[in-house]
Amino acid sequence: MTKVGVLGAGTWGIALARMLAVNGKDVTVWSALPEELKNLRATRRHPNLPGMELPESMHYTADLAELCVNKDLLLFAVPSVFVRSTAKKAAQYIVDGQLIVDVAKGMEEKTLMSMSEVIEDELKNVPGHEHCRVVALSGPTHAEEVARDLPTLIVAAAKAEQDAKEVQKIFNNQNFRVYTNTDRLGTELGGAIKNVIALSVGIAMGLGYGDNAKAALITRGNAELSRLGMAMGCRAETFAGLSGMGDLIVTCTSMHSRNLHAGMLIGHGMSAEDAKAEVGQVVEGINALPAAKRLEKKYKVEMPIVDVVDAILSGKLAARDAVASLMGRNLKKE
Ligand SMILES: NC(=O)c1ccc[n+]([C@@H]2O[C@H](COP(=O)([O-])OP(=O)(O)OC[C@H]3O[C@@H](n4cnc5c(N)ncnc54)[C@H](O)[C@@H]3O)[C@@H](O)[C@H]2O)c1
Ligand SMILES: O=P(O)(O)OC[C@H](O)CO
Repeated sequence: MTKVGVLGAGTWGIALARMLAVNGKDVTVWSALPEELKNLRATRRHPNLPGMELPESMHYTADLAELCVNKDLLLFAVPSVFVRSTAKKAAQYIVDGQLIVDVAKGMEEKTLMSMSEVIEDELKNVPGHEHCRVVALSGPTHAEEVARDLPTLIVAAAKAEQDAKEVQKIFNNQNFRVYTNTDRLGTELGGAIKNVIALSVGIAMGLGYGDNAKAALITRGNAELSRLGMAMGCRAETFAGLSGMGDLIVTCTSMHSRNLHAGMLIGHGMSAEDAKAEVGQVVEGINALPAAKRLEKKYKVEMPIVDVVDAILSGKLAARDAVASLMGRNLKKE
């Protein structure tokens, strides 16, 4: 039986843990928050995934050594800001060549690394780690729907195709179809930047704009993402795929989206901090914004939507003046 260790007990970690357990995997979940584990063990429910029951077969531990030992696959499902600290603590227990999957979406502000690169960076500090196998699993995938076994498509992206194929085989089931891609950076960039674009759509909705504005921001947001990704050496097709346009569509239109919700609150006049607190779950677009701005500068690409979101969140531009700022730009070819 395939043994899986899940790091992180938020909605995504738990939705995937349940799915894997229901599909015959031996699943153990670790959380940095002991109360969270106590609650999951006692209720077999997640407070933000009502209606979903966790199978009795699932195990829980607060001990990272126990989580990592003897596992075929380790799944990093903590928010992006905790990926490095969690990888740093876990690295000593991870065996060279152990298959690792990251589902956190973000780019690290300081290093501009993707989350898979952050995990590799921590592993290479441990003597004997020569064969890192880190796969990014990303796409239009709300936990609330995966928790109900609703049809979902996702991409397993790895530098080595064989690693992506291994992950594809472990996760794929009749409700969860997994594709592979060897453009790992492009796949991860899509997952990170789409969250910033979702904030812009939320802000537009909060201001009372309509579907035309939504479609415009999604489409031009994808143009910004593709421009940046191409400058970084990623493949154009990745941004037309599940982790590019696919994830943009879901996050900019779904009632489940945390980033869209946060954007709407900001559009109504709330500060980013208050919006984060009100959403009550991780809002990765706010975390990704500083890295997006630094990448834009480093690769010298134009990202006007990212600029406007940054200006609004940092208080330099009133949300109601954002449209004029975008619509008044120099006229250009599509
Ligand atoms: N929720 C989704 O539908 C979904 C889908 C795809 C990808 N993701 C990505 O998965 C990641 C996790 O998102 P989520 O929605 O599960 O978040 P969440 O807000 O539901 O979960 C937060 C979790 O972080 C963990 N945590 C808290 N403090 C920590 C610490 N100090 N160290 C380590 N872990 C700590 C806890 O287990 C907590 O439950 C994000 O990067 C998100 O973009 C989420
Ligand atoms: O839509 P959000 O902001 O909840 O993000 C969750 C996932 O990244 C959607 O694929």
